[in-house]
Formats: sequence, C-alpha cells, structure tokens
Amino acid sequence: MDIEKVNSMDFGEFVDVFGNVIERCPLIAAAVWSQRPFSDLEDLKKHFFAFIDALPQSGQEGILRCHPDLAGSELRRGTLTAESQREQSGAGLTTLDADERLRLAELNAQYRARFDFPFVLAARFSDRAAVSRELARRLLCRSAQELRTALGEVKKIGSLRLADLLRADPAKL
Ligand SMILES: NC(=O)NC1=NC(=O)NC1=O
Repeated sequence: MDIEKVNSMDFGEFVDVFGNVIERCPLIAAAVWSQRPFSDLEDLKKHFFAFIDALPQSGQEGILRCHPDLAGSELRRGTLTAESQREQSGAGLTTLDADERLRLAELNAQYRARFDFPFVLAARFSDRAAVSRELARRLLCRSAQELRTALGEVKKIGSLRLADLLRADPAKL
C-alpha cells in the first residue's frame, strides 16, 4: 500500500486498516486520520507517536493496559489479536514448556503488581530467553523510567505493524 492510498482513505477505512497499530487502541488511528495527508511512512508514524507522547500519564498507562500479557491467558485462550498472535508466536511464546510458562506468569504478575500495568516488549524480533531476561531486568527499574521504556516498546510494535501495512522493510525502520 502506498502513501497516496493511505491519504485517500475515508475515516472508516483508515481506522479499519490502522486501528490496531497500537494494540487495541483504535482511538489513536481515529485521531491521526485528521492529520492527513501524510508525506510518507515516517510522517504517519510521527503522528501516531505524537498522539501517545501528548497524553497525560493516565492515558499512556491506559495504552499499556490494553496490551495482553506475553504468554498469558489470552494466548492460551486464543483471544489475542491477529497481530499479537503473530508477534508472540514469532518469539516462541506459543511453545513454552510448563516451567517456562509458570516463570513468565510469575514475573508478569510481579511486574504488574509493581507498576500497575503489564510488561510490554516488542516480541517480534525477540525470543523466550530475551523476554524472560528483559522482564526480570525491567522489574527492578524505577517507575518513571519504566513507563518511558514500556512506551518505547509500544512504539517499536507500532513501527513494525505500520511497516507491515505499508510493506516497508522492518530492518530499515
Ligand atoms: N505485553 C506485550 O508486550 N504484548 C505484546 N508484545 C508484542 O510484540 N505484541 C504484543 O501483543
């Protein structure tokens, strides 16, 4: 899809296509639509990120809370979005053994208890060992820093999803 096609979309089509660039936050795409026309992928990405950056902390935490746990109950129940399913299976999280699943569940629960939002990491190019290692490491971070780190991961996930949609090369992001 090229940027001219994106700029020609009406509101409904734009939200249908870009509504899950930020996991389960179609409001962001709904807001970004009014910023069209976009000069290129970078410009489109910039508007998604500017919306996130302009939110009050409660809104930024709300975005994080819209993310399903990595290797969590939604993965087991099969209720993940298609994008999340692809990303989580890409990181090998669909084939964890019982011990690995239990360890991630415990770390996720500790993380959520500490920060009051779920651990978010761009899983696409990660793997089960890295997820576990990052989760254990970030669990020890201070809240303000961790909020920034987590939002950075939301943006990485969003960049990769936008690249898929516009068929850019994720390696050149
Ligand atoms: N909690 C999460 O990090 N979730 C996710 N990471 C991804 O890359 N996709 C997700 O759904």
